[in-house]
Amino acid sequence: MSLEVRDLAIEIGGERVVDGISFDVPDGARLGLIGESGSGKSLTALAILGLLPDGARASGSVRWDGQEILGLPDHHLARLRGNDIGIVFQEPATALNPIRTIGRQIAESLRIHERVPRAEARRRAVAEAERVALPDPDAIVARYPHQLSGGQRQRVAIAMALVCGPRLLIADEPTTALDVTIQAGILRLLGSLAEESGMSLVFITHDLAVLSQIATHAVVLERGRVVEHGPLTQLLTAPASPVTRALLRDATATLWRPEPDHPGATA
Ligand SMILES: Nc1ncnc2c1ncn2[C@@H]1O[C@H](COP(=O)(O)OP(=O)(O)OP(=O)(O)O)[C@@H](O)[C@H]1O
Repeated sequence: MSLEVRDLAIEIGGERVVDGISFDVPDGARLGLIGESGSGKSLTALAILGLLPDGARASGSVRWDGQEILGLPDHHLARLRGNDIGIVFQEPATALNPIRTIGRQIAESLRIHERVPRAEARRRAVAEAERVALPDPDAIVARYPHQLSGGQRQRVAIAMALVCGPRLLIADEPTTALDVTIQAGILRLLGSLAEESGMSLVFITHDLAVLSQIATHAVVLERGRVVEHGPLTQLLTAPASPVTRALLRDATATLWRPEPDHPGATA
């Protein structure tokens, strides 16, 4: 199932913060939306999902499997979210309910969308915890979010997003709050889950180094507009816009921080 975004514009308080964005996510594709803070990445994702904040108005077209979904009534979009399109946000702590067990939270979407009986939902929650490589899945489903590490909580959020088998996962900065080694593990996990299920991925980040580990194509945004669009290899080797060049400089600086005794170090 493909996602087609055409001329998406978003206005908040009379100001146009997203201005004519178009891109396609064909079945099985892995697309990055990248840009500096405030470039319109999150609002674009929220508009696709029908989750824009009050006072924001979207126009243009968002087609899912050929059907227009922009402006559909919320009960229709709510069915689509979770079922067809999964979502993972930056801060797992805010996605999780502190007073509900991990297992109940993973199973909740199943109980809502598929009306699965409680025992079956629990069994599938354990299986899902195992799929996202949480340690001791049988025991972890009985724990609460505060008993898990940040990386484990993000794995729970991914399990919640994937339990109904969506065809597209939108991940908005899912690794930004995590330290680098944990980040790499989550990126590997998302990559292998997408590969094994054939699910497509829209990955939002401000970090080209992160994106190069997960996406094959990217859309570069600046102040609500697309400034460059193409295969990631092209953006990394021959960036055409000043924005992409700046993102590449930042990424290179993160990847190669010279130690003082490194032969190439200047300090
Ligand atoms: N609820 C809101 N009310 C008013 N303006 C908003 C709101 N949400 C976002 N904006 C504005 O819309 C623009 C795009 O915001 P958006 O959150 O999509 O950017 P972003 O690229 O995702 O940034 P970040 O990486 O910081 O999340 C920004 O100028 C922001 O200030």
